[in-house]
Amino acid sequence: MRKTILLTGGAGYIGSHTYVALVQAGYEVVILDNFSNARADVPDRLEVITGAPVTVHRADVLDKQAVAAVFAAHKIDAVVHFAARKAVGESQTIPLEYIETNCTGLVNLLMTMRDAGVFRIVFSSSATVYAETEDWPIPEEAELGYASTYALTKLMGEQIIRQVAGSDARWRHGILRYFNPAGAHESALIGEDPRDIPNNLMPYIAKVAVGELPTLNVFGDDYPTPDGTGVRDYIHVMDLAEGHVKSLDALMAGAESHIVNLGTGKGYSVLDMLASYSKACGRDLPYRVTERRAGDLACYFGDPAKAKALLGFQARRDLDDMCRSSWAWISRRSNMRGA
Ligand SMILES: NC(=O)c1ccc[n+]([C@@H]2O[C@H](COP(=O)([O-])OP(=O)(O)OC[C@H]3O[C@@H](n4cnc5c(N)ncnc54)[C@H](O)[C@@H]3O)[C@@H](O)[C@H]2O)c1
Ligand SMILES: O=c1ccn([C@@H]2O[C@H](COP(=O)(O)OP(=O)(O)O[C@H]3O[C@H](CO)[C@@H](O)[C@H](O)[C@H]3O)[C@@H](O)[C@H]2O)c(=O)[nH]1
Repeated sequence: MRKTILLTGGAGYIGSHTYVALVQAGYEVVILDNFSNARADVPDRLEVITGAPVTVHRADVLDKQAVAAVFAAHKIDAVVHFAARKAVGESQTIPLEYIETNCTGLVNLLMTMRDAGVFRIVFSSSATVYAETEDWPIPEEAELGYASTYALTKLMGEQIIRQVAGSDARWRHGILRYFNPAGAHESALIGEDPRDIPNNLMPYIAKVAVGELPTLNVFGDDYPTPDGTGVRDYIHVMDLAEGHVKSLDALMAGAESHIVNLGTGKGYSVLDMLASYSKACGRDLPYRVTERRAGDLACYFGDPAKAKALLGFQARRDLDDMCRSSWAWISRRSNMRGA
């Protein structure tokens, strides 16, 4: 019997890629998304990629009745929970909305799961839950902390799940701490598609590559890193998606709950990314070095050993794969808009 997975936030960037990986792994998937940060045509694109109809419920995780209705309509076996607000800067200006969506939304979901007798959840956490450190690679046991309301909501999310799990032995959770997701599905039909000027490096470079932004601002080249620019652990979004499948497979097979990093364990600099993207799009992309961005760390990358040992997960794609797939997606998207 195929297992049915509820995928909240399944029309978003990581959720849509995870949808593809779950379907390919043989799961039946039901998407719940309010489309607050997703394009309306994503389900059609998922249908083209997977060659099968997509089941979508347009609903808000804050609407308990609507969430319960989805559980009543399908026999859900487990949940992969992506639905959240994710902009760090915005979380500092509207903290209550972030706490409401990311924490109250999670509580609603857990209550509905409990009432429906569903006790397996894979949760999108983030490397942002680690306290600032200069001790890399960062293992899961590293000190935790938060520097934004967004990070606080992810840390609270982890704690809520662990606390609830402690009250009833039937609960099993996979808490996945992502490093920096990048790239797109090889079909170039889905990918990251920010509506505003992006804060993050890869979507910003992508917009420079298609000519929507004039030049990349490199935030500082005097960090204590090999080329002076910031180093991060970029992970291909399809590797990340496959990490969710591994976590879910383990929980469905009766494995214990786990908290793992999903990263590559390798660091790439801003200039590495720029060089790789320039190669992908076939021209040298313009940049200028500006002031450091407030709050940025020189270097940040995770220890992937625990995910490998517990889940057999290892990222397979490299930075060139991330840049090539991002360029294929963004150039196609931009041509379609221009058409
Ligand atoms: N992208 C990253 O760098 C990153 C890093 C670490 C963790 N995460 C986490 O991964 C998850 C997915 O991130 P993403 O990059 O795909 O973001 P995204 O914004 O593309 O996806 C989130 C999806 O959730 C939906 N959503 C938001 N609020 C909702 C609500 N109240 N009810 C129902 N649906 C709602 C949005 O419409 C969107 O489709 C989030 O939980 C995010 O915090 C992301
Ligand atoms: O226009 C830009 C954007 C970024 N950078 C640099 O590129 C690197 C990566 O930046 P970014 O893509 O913003 O990722 P992070 O700084 O690692 O932040 C991401 O990863 C953190 C750890 O998970 C989360 O806390 C944040 O929310 C999330 O945005 C950093 O060195 C930045 O200084 C630039 O030089 N120019």
